[in-house]
Amino acid sequence: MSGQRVDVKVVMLGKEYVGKTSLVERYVHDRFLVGPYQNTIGAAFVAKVMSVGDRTVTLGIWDTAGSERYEAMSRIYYRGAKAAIVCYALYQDLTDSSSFERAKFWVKELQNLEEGCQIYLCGTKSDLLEEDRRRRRVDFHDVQDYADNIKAQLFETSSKTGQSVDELFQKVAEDYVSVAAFQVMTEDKGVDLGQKANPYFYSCCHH
Ligand SMILES: Nc1nc2c(ncn2[C@@H]2O[C@H](COP(=O)(O)OP(=O)(O)OP(=O)(O)O)[C@@H](O)[C@H]2O)c(=O)[nH]1
Repeated sequence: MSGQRVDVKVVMLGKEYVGKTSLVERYVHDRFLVGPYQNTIGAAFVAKVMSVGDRTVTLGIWDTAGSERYEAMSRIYYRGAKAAIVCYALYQDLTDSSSFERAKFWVKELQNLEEGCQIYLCGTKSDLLEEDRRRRRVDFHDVQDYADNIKAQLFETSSKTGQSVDELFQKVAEDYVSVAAFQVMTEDKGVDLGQKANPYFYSCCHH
């Protein structure tokens, strides 16, 4: 990886124990580590090269520590990120309680401070719901409404089974390629970038 350019800075955010490191492990190494939980200290970085059509895209993923002790540090890591994967646990036990509230906290921060950062909401540990659907604490439709409001994409993943993990990171890379193509198009044709807010311009770069 040395000397290779990172195209997309991606930051993982969310309360401790929601499964950020496990998502990255599943995506980058296709494995799920069992054993005692080890909280991330500070942050960890990993790069992954992937394909979108005939393009190669390098994601540079910052896995931040969820503990509130490291909150100030997480702010350093999301600076300049083009994508944020904001995680909350679908299945809430005592340790996971309020992870959705914490996700909303990060969303607010990003909205206020990182305008150019696309947000991906990620409900984690979906395999645990398979075992007992009554344990779902965050209603899918409520989160979908919230995601629509903040113009975020919503994924429900399991790092244990791999469910939707590749799809999540693939979407991050695809969106990057679409936005980059849109920028080239507008620069070439002299389109007013102020029109970016127009939904037509937004959707036309997704096809
Ligand atoms: N069943 C199940 N357990 C999971 C899943 N993802 C993570 N876990 C477990 O949840 C615990 C926390 O996972 P981590 O990935 O370390 O969580 P984190 O968000 O990186 O935690 P911090 O580093 O403290 O911020 C670990 O014991 C994992 O094995 C999942 O998809 N399914």
